[in-house]
Amino acid sequence: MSIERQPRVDGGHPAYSDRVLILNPVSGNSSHATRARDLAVDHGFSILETEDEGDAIEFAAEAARDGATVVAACGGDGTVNEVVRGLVEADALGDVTLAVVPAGTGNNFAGNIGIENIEHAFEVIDSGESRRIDLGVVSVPDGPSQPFVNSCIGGLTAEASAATTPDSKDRFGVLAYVVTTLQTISDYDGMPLRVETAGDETWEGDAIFALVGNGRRFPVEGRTQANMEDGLLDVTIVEDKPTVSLAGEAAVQRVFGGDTANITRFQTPSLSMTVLDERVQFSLDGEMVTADTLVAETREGALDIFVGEDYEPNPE
Ligand SMILES: Nc1ncnc2c1ncn2[C@@H]1O[C@H](COP(=O)(O)OP(=O)(O)OP(=O)(O)O)[C@@H](O)[C@H]1O
Repeated sequence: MSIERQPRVDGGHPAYSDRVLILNPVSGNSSHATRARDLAVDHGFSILETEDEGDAIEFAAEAARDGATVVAACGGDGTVNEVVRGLVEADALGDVTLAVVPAGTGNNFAGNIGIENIEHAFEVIDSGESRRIDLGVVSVPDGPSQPFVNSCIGGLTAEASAATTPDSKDRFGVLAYVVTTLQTISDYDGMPLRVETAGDETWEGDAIFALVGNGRRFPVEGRTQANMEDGLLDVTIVEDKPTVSLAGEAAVQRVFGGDTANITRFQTPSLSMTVLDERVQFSLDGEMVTADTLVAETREGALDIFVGEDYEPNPE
């Protein structure tokens, strides 16, 4: 890995800045890279640019091991997720403050922590306002644990993930996969699912989707930000799909609103989900994982992160 060495704004020229920006130059519509680079240099950041999947994991781990105290993720939720994975791998969550510089298509997580845009992200870093928020962690049998900051959504189909367009991601964020799944499944009765919570509650039935939020929740309208400091996951299980095929907003409205009898919502610090007889796709902050069983839990207050003025520790 080569690190682009930048002079510091304070005039010093250390071999390596303790502020590192990990830049995904192709996230979103790719229009952000030059602006993000310029602002990063102005704010004394070293810059590492990703070229492929997994680079941000490696870069974040190495930056933390080299003593970085601020690591900024510039990209969409997927880039943020990879950077957090790197910090976890380097066992550096207590030593590094994460900054989110939003440059993805949806940027839902950035919005949930009060970061409006690239410029605002650097203002927030300057202000120094950080909080310790919960980190979601998922483990699957025989696989490594994987963190998620925003959401873990189960019940998606491979066809739907392939068919989801940037335009749809722009409009619906991570729910774009939900919308495309609804549009591409015709005679699907749902997945036979068993969910067990930390409090030994069990939910069993056919579900279309199971949505687990750490940074976000899944209301029909209004604020999507969850309480990220309560040590709890916000779980929404959707049992039925609309019987008629609906597009876009109408599908989201029908699935999450209207007849709420088909929706089960609860909060829990941890849960296990088992899909009987089949493997399904789970999106972890938009990155796909295929599994038939997984455990999701929160690590309360594990992630130190810069937050904007609009971040509400205890949202409605
Ligand atoms: N230089 C690169 N060229 C191609 N793909 C890249 C590059 N760097 C990172 N990636 C890929 O980009 C993905 C992350 O994209 P990210 O989620 O940040 O942006 P997005 O999909 O545009 O936004 P959003 O998540 O908001 O929809 C990673 O899975 C990684 O594989």
